Amino acid sequence: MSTRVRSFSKINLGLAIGPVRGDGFHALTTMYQTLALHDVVTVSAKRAAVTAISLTTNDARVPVDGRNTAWKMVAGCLARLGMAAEVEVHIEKRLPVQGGMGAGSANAAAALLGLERELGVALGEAERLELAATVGSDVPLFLIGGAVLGVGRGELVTSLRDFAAIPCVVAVPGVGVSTPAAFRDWDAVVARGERFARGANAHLSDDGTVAKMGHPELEAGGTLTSAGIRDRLEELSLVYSSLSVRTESVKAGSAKTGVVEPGASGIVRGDLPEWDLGNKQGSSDRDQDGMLDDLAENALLALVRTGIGDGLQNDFEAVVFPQYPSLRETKRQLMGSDSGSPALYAALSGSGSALFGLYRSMADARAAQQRVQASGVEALLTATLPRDDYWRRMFAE
Ligand SMILES: C[C@](O)(CO)[C@H](O)COP(=O)(O)OP(=O)(O)OC[C@H]1O[C@@H](n2ccc(N)nc2=O)[C@H](O)[C@@H]1O
Ligand SMILES: Nc1ncnc2c1ncn2[C@@H]1O[C@H](COP(=O)(O)OP(=O)(O)OP(=O)(O)O)[C@@H](O)[C@H]1O
Repeated sequence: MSTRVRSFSKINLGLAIGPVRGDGFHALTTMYQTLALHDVVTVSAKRAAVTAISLTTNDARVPVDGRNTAWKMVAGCLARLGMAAEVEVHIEKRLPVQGGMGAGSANAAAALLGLERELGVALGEAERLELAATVGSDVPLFLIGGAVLGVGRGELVTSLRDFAAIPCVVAVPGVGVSTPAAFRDWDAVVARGERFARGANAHLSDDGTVAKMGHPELEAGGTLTSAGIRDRLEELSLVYSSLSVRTESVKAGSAKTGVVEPGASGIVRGDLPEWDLGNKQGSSDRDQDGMLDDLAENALLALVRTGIGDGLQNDFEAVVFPQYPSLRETKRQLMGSDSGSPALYAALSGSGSALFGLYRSMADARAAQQRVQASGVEALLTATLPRDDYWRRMFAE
């Protein structure tokens, strides 16, 4: 017997980096959103006198020892339960490694859920989140799913009001970006005074320069203090939370769409979740192109429209794009501003190198996928994954 768990990925709809903390991590505020694209983690476990963990994978870049996030999670869970077991974990990699899609973090969460099911035990909710945070800053979000606010170093997570699924294209450039290196690069540009950790009213212009809009301290030529930056992060977390509430109140005024409660399906019409765009090809038998009207009312689209001015951007672009200029070009292709199928929003995910675009319809998403592929960059067609679907589809047959 074994348990197969879909290990879904995430994107960061917005991400603002703050100062380095005493523990070496950076304060940050981010809005996570889970995606249907996934790895598959298979766990088999039985109680034993002595713990023995073994791990296999189809991807040579993934460590198969105690450095693996899934291994760390299994060992940590058994230690907390005071239980010994023989555990075998297999990770079928479909997601990019070092892609900024939280793949390794999601593998850890999936391994925990598979292990609990195999052994017929469960940690308490708080203990799970606490264990997840010891494995990585991005792991706790995968114990919530859907739209998630992340603060602290990203590990303090709160479920936001969920959004109906929306077509998404993920571009997978052939480079890996090291997350610690990207944070260090950010520190260097901040130290040189070229950038500051921005908040709700500041904007990165297309060339990555920070506009000093609505920031008296900077407009006067001053620099932000650490406390000032922290205030901006707090302000941004309020903005993310209020954006999801604001878009819901817009929807509540529409007879066509329903209000989506946290933990509820987030699905306006029954046919949206049947897109199964979690496979590598992103193929689907269904013709989804008639969904334009429903999608036009989608709360996530409303958030993207209203949110960009309010800080829905990723600070990492300012350090990653200058190092990998081709990524800026890929973002332009995802955006497709001059095409008939423009993105509503496109950005780097996490520290990259994956980029994503969100689209009004599957037809627009397919056109964007073709634009990116025509330039020789792999592009996957997928959809955002609301919380209810996240949990409903997690355990594979
Ligand atoms: C870039 C993001 O993916 C955005 O969602 C995350 O912030 C990264 O999360 P993650 O991969 O789970 O990161 P962790 O495994 O916790 O940390 C890896 C390394 O990234 C840096 N790190 C990570 C998170 C954070 N808030 N500040 C940091 O400085 C640290 O050098 C740390 O040693
Ligand atoms: N289960 C795992 N899957 C993939 N990589 C792992 C795993 N465990 C440890 N690693 C190591 O972690 C590194 C980064 O992995 P991952 O693919 O999660 O990066 P990422 O997508 O950039 O994550 P994030 O979005 O959290 O920054 C890899 O280079 C690999 O050496």
